[in-house]
Amino acid sequence: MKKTMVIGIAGGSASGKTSISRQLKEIFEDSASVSIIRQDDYYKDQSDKTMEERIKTNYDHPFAFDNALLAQHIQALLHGEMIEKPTYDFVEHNRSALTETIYPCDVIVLEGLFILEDEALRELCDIKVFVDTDADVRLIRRLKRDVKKRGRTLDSVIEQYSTTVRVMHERFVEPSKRYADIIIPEGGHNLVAIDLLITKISSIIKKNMV
Ligand SMILES: Nc1ncnc2c1ncn2[C@@H]1O[C@H](COP(=O)(O)OP(=O)(O)O)[C@@H](O)[C@H]1O
Ligand SMILES: Nc1ccn([C@@H]2O[C@H](COP(=O)(O)O)[C@@H](O)[C@H]2O)c(=O)n1
Repeated sequence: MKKTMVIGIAGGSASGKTSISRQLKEIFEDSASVSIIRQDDYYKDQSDKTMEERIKTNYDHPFAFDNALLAQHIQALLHGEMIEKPTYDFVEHNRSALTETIYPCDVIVLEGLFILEDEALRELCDIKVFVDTDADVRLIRRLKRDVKKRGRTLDSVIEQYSTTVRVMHERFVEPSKRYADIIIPEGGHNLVAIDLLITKISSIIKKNMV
């Protein structure tokens, strides 16, 4: 019987998880149906909080996420059911009103800070990947991205990085590296590691298709 493969991609903020997930989706689009599920879309709803309160939330602690709903959604897809995936608005610090329908597929790329840290999510992954990018590179990338795409100021990114992002990374994200089957050093620059990952996924897809 055809089985859906789950590729878990963890790593620090701005390590390159989303960029690598997109590359994989493009590469496998011709041979398999691929869906990307981002843990960021499963940040808890904060409609009951004021903007001032939302700004103070620690978004780098596992409690900020509804991981139970995420695991339930992955299970549903594995059982051949479609899901209504939440979507997230970084500017509003809240879930958007819109959901996105995700249909059962051949490959699920499950990416986010805590995919390997959370035991239930980790156990759903057939291949566990950790994108390992140095902290200084991640901070520079995050500064550029969050100002351009997430409605942040330079000062707010630096303040958030020094108060929560760095500490939580060391406490929760970095230790989860030990669960990885494949570590991609240098993030998306490491073409050899990405090629190895692609070869491995291709061989599993081939076996699945016969
Ligand atoms: N290999 C790379 N070289 C240069 N910039 C990159 C690379 N990978 C990602 N980026 C950029 O860094 C930022 C963060 O990458 P992203 O994939 O969103 O990381 P994550 O999903 O881990 O937070 C994005 O603006 C992205 O374009
Ligand atoms: N309202 C929010 C929610 C999350 N963040 C930050 O996003 C980071 C996780 O996303 P990546 O794509 O960078 O992995 C995380 O480090 C949170 O600090 C935010 O700033 N605001």
